[in-house]
Amino acid sequence: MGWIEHDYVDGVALANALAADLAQTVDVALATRNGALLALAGGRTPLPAYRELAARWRGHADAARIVVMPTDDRCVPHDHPASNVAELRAIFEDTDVRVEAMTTANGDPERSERYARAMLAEHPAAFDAVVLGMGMDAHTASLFPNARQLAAGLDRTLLLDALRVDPDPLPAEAPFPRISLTLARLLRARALHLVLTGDAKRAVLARAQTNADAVARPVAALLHAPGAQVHIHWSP
Ligand SMILES: O=C1O[C@H](COP(=O)(O)O)[C@@H](O)[C@H](O)[C@H]1O
Repeated sequence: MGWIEHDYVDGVALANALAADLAQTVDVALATRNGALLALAGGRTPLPAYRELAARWRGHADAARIVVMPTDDRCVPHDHPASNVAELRAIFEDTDVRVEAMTTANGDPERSERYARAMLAEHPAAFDAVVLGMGMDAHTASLFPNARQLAAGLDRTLLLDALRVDPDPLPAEAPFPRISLTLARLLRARALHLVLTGDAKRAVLARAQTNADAVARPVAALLHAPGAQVHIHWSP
Protein backbone atom coordinates (compact mmCIF):
# COMPACT_ATOMS: atom_id res chain seq x y z
CA MET A 1 0.00 0.00 0.00
CA GLY A 2 1.20 3.54 -0.76
CA TRP A 3 0.16 5.02 2.55
CA ILE A 4 0.34 4.74 6.32
CA GLU A 5 -2.62 6.07 8.30
CA HIS A 6 -2.18 8.04 11.54
CA ASP A 7 -5.44 8.84 13.36
CA TYR A 8 -5.58 11.31 16.25
CA VAL A 9 -8.22 12.13 18.84
CA ASP A 10 -8.31 15.78 17.85
CA GLY A 11 -6.60 18.55 15.91
CA VAL A 12 -4.23 19.36 18.78
CA ALA A 13 -2.89 15.81 18.87
CA LEU A 14 -2.53 15.88 15.09
CA ALA A 15 -0.61 19.17 15.17
CA ASN A 16 1.68 17.93 17.97
CA ALA A 17 2.52 14.72 16.15
CA LEU A 18 3.04 16.35 12.76
CA ALA A 19 5.21 19.11 14.23
CA ALA A 20 7.33 16.55 16.11
CA ASP A 21 7.78 14.48 12.94
CA LEU A 22 8.76 17.51 10.84
CA ALA A 23 11.12 18.79 13.54
CA GLN A 24 12.89 15.43 13.60
CA THR A 25 13.11 15.39 9.79
CA VAL A 26 14.67 18.84 9.84
CA ASP A 27 17.11 17.92 12.62
CA VAL A 28 18.32 14.97 10.55
CA ALA A 29 18.61 17.13 7.43
CA LEU A 30 20.58 19.82 9.28
CA ALA A 31 22.91 17.24 10.79
CA THR A 32 23.56 15.32 7.57
CA ARG A 33 23.11 17.80 4.74
CA ASN A 34 23.68 21.52 4.13
CA GLY A 35 20.19 22.49 5.17
CA ALA A 36 16.54 21.50 5.20
CA LEU A 37 13.96 22.06 2.47
CA LEU A 38 10.23 21.81 3.17
CA ALA A 39 7.13 22.35 1.03
CA LEU A 40 4.13 23.19 3.18
CA ALA A 41 0.47 23.21 2.16
CA GLY A 42 -1.63 26.31 2.49
CA GLY A 43 -5.21 26.21 3.71
CA ARG A 44 -6.22 26.07 7.38
CA THR A 45 -5.69 22.47 8.46
CA PRO A 46 -1.90 22.27 9.00
CA LEU A 47 -1.38 25.80 10.41
CA PRO A 48 -1.28 24.77 14.12
CA ALA A 49 1.58 22.37 13.35
CA TYR A 50 3.50 25.13 11.55
CA ARG A 51 3.02 27.42 14.57
CA GLU A 52 4.56 24.74 16.81
CA LEU A 53 7.53 24.48 14.46
CA ALA A 54 7.98 28.25 14.44
CA ALA A 55 8.01 28.28 18.25
CA ARG A 56 10.63 25.53 18.24
CA TRP A 57 12.87 27.35 15.76
CA ARG A 58 12.60 30.83 17.31
CA GLY A 59 16.10 31.84 18.44
CA HIS A 60 17.55 28.65 16.92
CA ALA A 61 20.85 29.47 15.15
CA ASP A 62 20.38 26.69 12.58
CA ALA A 63 16.98 28.01 11.50
CA ALA A 64 18.78 30.09 8.86
CA ARG A 65 19.56 26.80 7.10
CA ILE A 66 15.88 25.91 6.79
CA VAL A 67 14.00 26.84 3.60
CA VAL A 68 10.24 26.61 3.47
CA MET A 69 7.92 27.20 0.52
CA PRO A 70 4.21 26.68 -0.13
CA THR A 71 3.18 23.57 -2.07
CA ASP A 72 0.95 25.93 -4.03
CA ASP A 73 -0.33 29.45 -3.89
CA ARG A 74 -3.14 31.64 -5.02
CA CYS A 75 -2.20 34.29 -7.62
CA VAL A 76 -2.92 37.25 -5.39
CA PRO A 77 -0.71 40.05 -4.06
CA HIS A 78 1.37 39.04 -1.06
CA ASP A 79 -0.65 41.30 1.24
CA HIS A 80 -3.91 39.54 0.28
CA PRO A 81 -5.57 37.37 2.97
CA ALA A 82 -5.73 34.41 0.54
CA SER A 83 -1.96 34.37 -0.01
CA ASN A 84 -0.40 31.13 1.27
CA VAL A 85 3.09 32.61 1.34
CA ALA A 86 1.86 35.55 3.40
CA GLU A 87 0.46 33.09 5.95
CA LEU A 88 3.75 31.19 6.11
CA ARG A 89 5.75 34.42 6.41
CA ALA A 90 3.55 35.58 9.26
CA ILE A 91 3.99 32.27 11.08
CA PHE A 92 7.77 32.16 10.66
CA GLU A 93 8.44 35.90 10.93
CA ASP A 94 10.18 35.71 14.32
CA THR A 95 12.54 33.01 13.12
CA ASP A 96 15.46 32.94 10.70
CA VAL A 97 13.67 30.41 8.48
CA ARG A 98 13.71 31.52 4.84
CA VAL A 99 10.23 31.44 3.28
CA GLU A 100 10.31 31.32 -0.53
CA ALA A 101 7.32 32.43 -2.60
CA MET A 102 5.74 30.62 -5.54
CA THR A 103 4.26 33.90 -6.78
CA THR A 104 5.46 37.41 -7.56
CA ALA A 105 4.57 40.14 -5.07
CA ASN A 106 1.70 41.40 -7.26
CA GLY A 107 0.43 37.86 -7.92
CA ASP A 108 0.43 38.09 -11.73
CA PRO A 109 -0.16 34.46 -12.88
CA GLU A 110 2.16 34.41 -15.92
CA ARG A 111 5.04 36.06 -14.14
CA SER A 112 4.44 33.93 -11.07
CA GLU A 113 4.74 30.72 -13.10
CA ARG A 114 8.12 31.85 -14.43
CA TYR A 115 9.14 33.06 -10.98
CA ALA A 116 8.23 29.73 -9.33
CA ARG A 117 10.20 27.74 -11.89
CA ALA A 118 13.27 29.95 -11.45
CA MET A 119 12.97 29.79 -7.66
CA LEU A 120 12.69 25.99 -7.74
CA ALA A 121 15.73 25.76 -10.00
CA GLU A 122 17.63 27.41 -7.13
CA HIS A 123 16.45 24.58 -4.86
CA PRO A 124 17.06 21.45 -6.92
CA ALA A 125 17.45 19.06 -3.97
CA ALA A 126 14.68 16.66 -2.97
CA PHE A 127 12.34 18.06 -0.34
CA ASP A 128 13.11 16.72 3.11
CA ALA A 129 9.37 16.75 3.70
CA VAL A 130 6.24 17.77 1.85
CA VAL A 131 3.04 18.51 3.75
CA LEU A 132 -0.11 18.41 1.65
CA GLY A 133 -3.73 19.17 2.33
CA MET A 134 -6.79 18.05 0.39
CA GLY A 135 -9.96 19.82 -0.65
CA MET A 136 -13.46 18.32 -0.75
CA ASP A 137 -13.04 18.03 -4.52
CA ALA A 138 -9.95 15.83 -3.90
CA HIS A 139 -7.51 18.48 -5.10
CA THR A 140 -4.12 18.45 -3.46
CA ALA A 141 -1.57 21.27 -3.68
CA SER A 142 -3.40 23.14 -6.50
CA LEU A 143 -3.84 20.10 -8.74
CA PHE A 144 -7.57 20.56 -9.30
CA PRO A 145 -9.90 18.14 -11.10
CA ASN A 146 -11.21 19.78 -14.30
CA ALA A 147 -8.37 22.30 -14.54
CA ARG A 148 -7.08 22.50 -18.11
CA GLN A 149 -3.51 22.19 -16.79
CA LEU A 150 -4.20 19.06 -14.70
CA ALA A 151 -2.78 16.60 -17.24
CA ALA A 152 0.49 18.53 -17.36
CA GLY A 153 0.60 18.79 -13.59
CA LEU A 154 0.27 15.01 -13.28
CA ASP A 155 2.61 14.12 -16.16
CA ARG A 156 5.86 12.97 -14.60
CA THR A 157 7.65 12.85 -17.97
CA LEU A 158 7.39 16.62 -18.60
CA LEU A 159 10.13 17.54 -16.09
CA LEU A 160 8.14 20.56 -14.90
CA ASP A 161 8.53 21.63 -11.28
CA ALA A 162 5.61 24.07 -11.10
CA LEU A 163 2.82 25.37 -13.26
CA ARG A 164 -0.11 27.73 -13.38
CA VAL A 165 -3.45 26.06 -12.68
CA ASP A 166 -6.86 27.57 -13.34
CA PRO A 167 -9.40 25.68 -11.22
CA ASP A 168 -12.69 25.19 -13.07
CA PRO A 169 -14.92 26.23 -11.48
CA LEU A 170 -12.94 28.65 -9.32
CA PRO A 171 -13.51 27.68 -5.68
CA ALA A 172 -15.80 30.18 -3.92
CA GLU A 173 -13.51 30.53 -0.90
CA ALA A 174 -10.42 31.36 -3.01
CA PRO A 175 -11.48 32.20 -6.61
CA PHE A 176 -8.03 32.74 -8.11
CA PRO A 177 -5.63 31.13 -10.58
CA ARG A 178 -2.95 29.17 -8.73
CA ILE A 179 0.68 28.19 -8.98
CA SER A 180 1.26 24.59 -7.93
CA LEU A 181 4.13 22.20 -7.54
CA THR A 182 3.67 19.38 -10.04
CA LEU A 183 3.18 15.76 -9.06
CA ALA A 184 6.74 15.04 -10.22
CA ARG A 185 8.19 17.70 -7.91
CA LEU A 186 5.97 16.77 -4.98
CA LEU A 187 7.09 13.17 -5.22
CA ARG A 188 10.76 14.17 -5.13
CA ALA A 189 10.61 14.13 -1.34
CA ARG A 190 12.08 12.09 1.49
CA ALA A 191 8.77 12.22 3.37
CA LEU A 192 5.22 12.90 2.20
CA HIS A 193 2.48 13.92 4.63
CA LEU A 194 -1.20 14.40 3.83
CA VAL A 195 -3.18 16.23 6.50
CA LEU A 196 -6.96 16.31 6.74
CA THR A 197 -9.72 16.61 9.27
CA GLY A 198 -13.37 15.61 9.47
CA ASP A 199 -15.51 12.73 8.27
CA ALA A 200 -16.45 14.37 4.97
CA LYS A 201 -12.82 14.65 3.82
CA ARG A 202 -12.12 11.15 5.08
CA ALA A 203 -14.89 9.85 2.81
CA VAL A 204 -13.39 11.71 -0.16
CA LEU A 205 -9.97 10.27 0.67
CA ALA A 206 -11.40 6.74 0.99
CA ARG A 207 -12.67 6.96 -2.61
CA ALA A 208 -9.20 8.03 -3.77
CA GLN A 209 -7.66 5.14 -1.84
CA THR A 210 -9.83 2.57 -3.60
CA ASN A 211 -9.89 4.21 -7.04
CA ALA A 212 -6.66 5.41 -8.67
CA ASP A 213 -8.40 7.73 -11.15
CA ALA A 214 -6.31 10.89 -10.68
CA VAL A 215 -8.26 12.89 -13.25
CA ALA A 216 -11.36 12.62 -11.08
CA ARG A 217 -9.45 12.86 -7.77
CA PRO A 218 -5.92 14.28 -8.14
CA VAL A 219 -4.92 13.20 -4.62
CA ALA A 220 -5.11 9.61 -5.94
CA ALA A 221 -2.02 10.31 -8.05
CA LEU A 222 0.03 10.63 -4.87
CA LEU A 223 -1.53 7.69 -3.09
CA HIS A 224 -1.04 5.34 -6.02
CA ALA A 225 2.33 6.63 -7.29
CA PRO A 226 4.68 3.64 -7.61
CA GLY A 227 7.16 3.61 -4.74
CA ALA A 228 5.56 6.49 -2.85
CA GLN A 229 4.57 6.19 0.78
CA VAL A 230 2.19 8.86 2.05
CA HIS A 231 1.69 9.45 5.77
CA ILE A 232 -2.00 10.28 6.14
CA HIS A 233 -2.71 12.32 9.29
CA TRP A 234 -6.41 12.53 10.19
CA SER A 235 -8.43 13.82 13.10
CA PRO A 236 -12.17 14.41 13.53
O1 LIG B 1 -6.66 25.92 -1.57
C1 LIG B 1 -6.05 25.17 -0.85
O2 LIG B 1 -6.74 24.22 -0.15
C2 LIG B 1 -6.13 23.02 0.31
C3 LIG B 1 -6.95 22.49 1.48
O3 LIG B 1 -7.09 23.54 2.45
P1 LIG B 1 -7.83 23.36 3.86
O4 LIG B 1 -8.10 24.76 4.36
O5 LIG B 1 -9.09 22.59 3.60
O6 LIG B 1 -6.87 22.62 4.76
C4 LIG B 1 -4.66 23.25 0.66
O7 LIG B 1 -4.02 22.04 0.92
C5 LIG B 1 -3.95 24.00 -0.47
O8 LIG B 1 -2.57 24.16 -0.19
C6 LIG B 1 -4.60 25.34 -0.59
O9 LIG B 1 -3.98 26.18 -1.55
